[in-house]
Amino acid sequence: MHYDQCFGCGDVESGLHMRTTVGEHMVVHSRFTVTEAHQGAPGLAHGGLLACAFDEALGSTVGNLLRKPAVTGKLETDFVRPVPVGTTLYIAARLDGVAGRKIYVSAEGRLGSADGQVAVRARALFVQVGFEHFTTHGYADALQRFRSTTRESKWDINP
Ligand SMILES: CCCCCCCCCCCCCC(=O)SCCNC(=O)CCNC(=O)[C@H](O)C(C)(C)COP(=O)(O)OP(=O)(O)OC[C@H]1O[C@@H](n2cnc3c(N)ncnc32)[C@H](O)[C@@H]1OP(=O)(O)O
Repeated sequence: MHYDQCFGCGDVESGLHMRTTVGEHMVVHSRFTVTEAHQGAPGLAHGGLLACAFDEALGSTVGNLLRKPAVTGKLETDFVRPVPVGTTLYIAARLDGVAGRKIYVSAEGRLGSADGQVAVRARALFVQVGFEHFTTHGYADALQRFRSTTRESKWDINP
């Protein structure tokens, strides 16, 4: 699922421009390159931006593996090492379990390569929602734009 106005995966200039692929053993891989626009301390990534990147990577994991709309209910991050500007974070995420509408996912992000040092770990609870979540709380123009631009529109709405 791709929405061009999404801060995480969309094409907005200030966004994170993340792309995701599903790899072996249903591990979902994302990359996030830290730019000067993502700084907190001088030369280092802002923790909130890193949390955002993990929210995106984990949300994409839910979307890619379950094909159901869901939103983040809870997101926990462990910042293990600083992430310098210019670094690409290699994020590997997994689906840990599903209990009713609750979806548990986790991920780790490594510095510079898929086997680099772990810099961030995250766990999240996503909650499956119906499309009325977006029609009730979003706004019409954005939903119309989503419908007209999304690259993938096949969702399992009422399984
Ligand atoms: C047009 C469509 C487009 C589709 C595109 C999709 C793209 C997606 C893009 C993604 C972009 C990236 C991602 C983003 O950025 S998503 C954006 C950030 N997230 C949000 O805005 C979510 C806001 N929250 C809500 O809308 C509601 O609170 C939700 C929907 C989450 C739950 O309210 P709802 O009334 O529906 O359900 P419920 O309250 O009965 O809870 C259900 C179960 O869940 C458990 N629980 C809930 N919260 C927590 C918690 N914090 N810790 C622990 N547990 C929690 C709860 O105990 C219960 O468990 P149980 O009692 O059953 O055991």
